[in-house]
Amino acid sequence: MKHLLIVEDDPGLQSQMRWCFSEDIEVSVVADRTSALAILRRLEPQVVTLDLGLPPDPGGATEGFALLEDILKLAPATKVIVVTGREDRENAIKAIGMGASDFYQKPLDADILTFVVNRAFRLAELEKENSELTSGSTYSNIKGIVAASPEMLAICRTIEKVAPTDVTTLITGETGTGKELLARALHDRSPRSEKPFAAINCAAIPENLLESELFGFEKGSFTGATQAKKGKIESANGGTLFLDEIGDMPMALQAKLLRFLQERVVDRVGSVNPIPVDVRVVCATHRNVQELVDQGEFREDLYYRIAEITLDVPALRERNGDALVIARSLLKQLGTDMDRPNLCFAEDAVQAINGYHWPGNVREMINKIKRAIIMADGKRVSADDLQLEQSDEDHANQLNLRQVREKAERGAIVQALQNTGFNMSRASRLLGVTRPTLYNLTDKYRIETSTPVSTS
Ligand SMILES: Nc1ncnc2c1ncn2[C@@H]1O[C@H](COP(=O)(O)OP(=O)(O)OP(=O)(O)O)[C@@H](O)[C@H]1O
Repeated sequence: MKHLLIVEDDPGLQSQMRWCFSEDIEVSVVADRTSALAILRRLEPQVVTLDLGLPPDPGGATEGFALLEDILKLAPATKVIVVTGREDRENAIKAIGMGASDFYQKPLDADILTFVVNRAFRLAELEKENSELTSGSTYSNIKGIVAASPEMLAICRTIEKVAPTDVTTLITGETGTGKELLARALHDRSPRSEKPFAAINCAAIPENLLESELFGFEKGSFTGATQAKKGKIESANGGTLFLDEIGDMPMALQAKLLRFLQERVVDRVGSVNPIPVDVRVVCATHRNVQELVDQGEFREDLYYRIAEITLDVPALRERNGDALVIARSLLKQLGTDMDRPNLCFAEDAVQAINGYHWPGNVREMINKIKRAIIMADGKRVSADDLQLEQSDEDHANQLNLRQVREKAERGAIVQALQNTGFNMSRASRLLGVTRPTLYNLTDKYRIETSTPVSTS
């Protein structure tokens, strides 16, 4: 929610200013420094309009400057617009020098004021997004992988450790979770990075062609084989071979692949001369290979060969915090590619992204965001532009989110009460809420508000 704090001691101007803003901006109005700082702590407004001439120095600017300094110390990201008299350019310039983001000169002009305030909100929003995107916590150390969740950051750390080795790695996870991206990261961070990365999708090639695609063939080995051809394995020599959808590899070929993994030689179709090949093998699948083994559809010995290390990539909905940071990064990247830079998500879009089930994971997100970039009016992408159908499961997730929030809120209140010796005024100040709000919350969570009596 956008929150604007108006600091103005003239009651007439106070009410005129209050009515300038549309409903999507929550407005608080105060007339002095103490109340302004209380609101700043409690509601953390992104934008403040500050009349420099405040009591006890309404004719000068000392109190205004002091408050400007306090605000920027307490919440440096706040955009402060100083409001000065017509003849007061000097103070306006001084305020900008101190860190105010803009100034506005009286008399009041509703159009100009709303323009200046909206511009400040936009700036605050962009700065927030930028700092989220560039802060270390939202990026893994691996190029191209955006992650904030502990689950995904742990996977990235494993990738960094495993990459320089030659162990055969199996990456499992739902479609679109980034398995191929991780396989490439294993290659890029290995001593083989200058050599080829050859990928083949075992599910996309008909069974009778897969063998020659993988192992190559000799001239005349079948009708149409007018000249010899290297297979994918050979073409990856020195580098990395990525076998995508390994769970779909036909049984007959599994035996041949196993032989390659054991002997490190390939037998081209129609040839009797094995060719030595040096590749590092990375496999991926969206299927549960252990189950395939149990059902007799996948060779157990091959499973152990390909899964020297297994990485289970969680679905996007299971990664705490990833959906929004990836969405923002995609919006920035795709928006630039599609000639619509500087778009941002409206509040309802953020909620929709966090609450959605993402059955197609990041791949689905890319499509949804591309669509939204085309559909968005103005600078903001709304929930409607994204068109995310909320399923029952999504509603259940939102319920869980509420539970998590309530648990955290309850914990913070109990802690504040304990830290202040159950003093409601001090606890409410510490928590940045009013005393009545704290009473409401302690009622809601049935929290004891008096010191527990010692029974010892
Ligand atoms: N964490 C991430 N950060 C940024 N982009 C990502 C991330 N994860 C996936 N992507 C992007 O999402 C798309 C799908 O990823 P990828 O192809 O690696 O998934 P996959 O699990 O191999 O999917 P499939 O099983 O369907 O082959 C790619 O364009 C990839 O760049």
